[in-house]
Amino acid sequence: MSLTLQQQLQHIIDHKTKPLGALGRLEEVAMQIGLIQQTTKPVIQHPHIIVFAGDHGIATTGLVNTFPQEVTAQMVLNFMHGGAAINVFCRQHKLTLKVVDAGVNFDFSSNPVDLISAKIGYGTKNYLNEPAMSVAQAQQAIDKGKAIVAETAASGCNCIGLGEMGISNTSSAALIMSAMTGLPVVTFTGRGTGLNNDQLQTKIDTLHQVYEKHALSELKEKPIELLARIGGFEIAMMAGAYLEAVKQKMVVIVDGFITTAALLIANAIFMAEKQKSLVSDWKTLIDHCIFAHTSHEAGHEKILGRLGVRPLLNLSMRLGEGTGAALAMPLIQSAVTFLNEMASFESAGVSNKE
Ligand SMILES: Cc1cc2ncn([C@H]3O[C@H](COP(=O)(O)O)[C@@H](O)[C@H]3O)c2cc1C
Ligand SMILES: O=C(O)c1cccnc1
Repeated sequence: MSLTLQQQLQHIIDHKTKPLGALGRLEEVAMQIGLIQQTTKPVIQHPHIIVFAGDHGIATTGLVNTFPQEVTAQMVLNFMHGGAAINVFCRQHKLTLKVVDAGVNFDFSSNPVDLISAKIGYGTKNYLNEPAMSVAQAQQAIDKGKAIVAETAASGCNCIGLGEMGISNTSSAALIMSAMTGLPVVTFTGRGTGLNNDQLQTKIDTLHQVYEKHALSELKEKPIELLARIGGFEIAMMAGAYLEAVKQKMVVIVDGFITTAALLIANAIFMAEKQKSLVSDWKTLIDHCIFAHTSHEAGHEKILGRLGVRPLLNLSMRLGEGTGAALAMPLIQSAVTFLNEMASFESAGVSNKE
C-alpha cells in the first residue's frame, strides 16, 4: 500500500540523524510546509513581508488611542526610508518588504517613494457615528488585497507574512474578535500603544458603545458587513491578501493581534465560499498559516486558543508592522532546511535505536 504524503514526510523526519521528535516544533512546521506545497522537498522562495497601512476615523476622537492619527502617514514614510523595526528585521533576514497605502489620510503622491498605491479612501469614517466604510469599499479593499498577493506570487514568492500600520486599529481588531467569538469586547480590549488605566477604561466603554450601536453580535456570519461597520481599509485588504495567499498555496505567516483579526474575517469569507462549494478543493485557511508569535495585546492568547493554534514565539511583543512574522521567518527556513539537507541514519551510517 502506498504511503500518503503525510506518512512519507513523517518517515523522512523520523529517519533524520536525531532522536525521534528532537527538533520539536520545527518538525511540525516542516510537515505543515510539506503538506501546503504537496511535496517531500519544500522550498521557501523570495519570502516577502507586505505591510498594509490605513487610517481610522475613530482615531480623531482620542477616545481609544494615545498617538495622533498623523503617525500612520509618518510611519509609512519611515518604512519607505528604512527606519522602522520591520525594515531592520527584513534587512537582517533578507526579506523583501512591500508597503501598501490601503487608505492613509495623507497624499503621498509628491513623495518619490516606492509605495504601492491602493488607496480606498483618506481614512475610514468615525464608526462612533456611522459605518466606517461602504460595503462596496470593503469589497474593493478585499479585491485589491487579492490582486497584490497574486502579483507577488507571480514574481516567484511562495512565503508571505502580512503586517499593518494604522493608529487605532487595535480597536477594530478587538471589535472583530468580539463579534466573531461572541465574547464580550472587554476580553479583547488592550492597551494598544500604551493606554493607562483610565484611558483603557474609556476605550472599553467606547468600544462597548460601538458594539451595541452597530449590533455587531448579529454579524458573525456577515464578515464584509462587519468590515463595513467597524473595519479598516488595511484590515479588509489583509483579509483579501490571506484569501489569495491560500489560493496560491503560499506559506502564510500570521503576525500579531491585528493581523489575526484580519485572518478571522478571511476565514469567515472562506467558510461561506466553501459552503457554496466555490473552493471545494481547499481545506481550511488556518492550515496554511504558521502563527509567528503571541502578541502581548490583551486577548490575543485567547483568540489563538479558540483557533487551536500555538505560535512559534512569545517575546511579549506588541508592535505589529509584521515584525513577529519577520522574526519567525528564519525558524521557518530552518524547518525546511533540516528536512532537505540533514542526513538520515541510513545515509550517514549512524546506528538507529534497536
Ligand atoms: C510610532 C508607532 C509605530 C508603530 N508601529 C506599529 N504600531 C502599531 O500600533 C497601532 C495600533 O495601536 P493603537 O490601536 O493603540 O493605535 C498600529 O498602527 C500598529 O501597527 C505603531 C504605533 C506607533 C505609535
Ligand atoms: O500584536 C499586534 O499586532 C499589535 C499590538 C499592539 C499594537 N499594535 C499591534
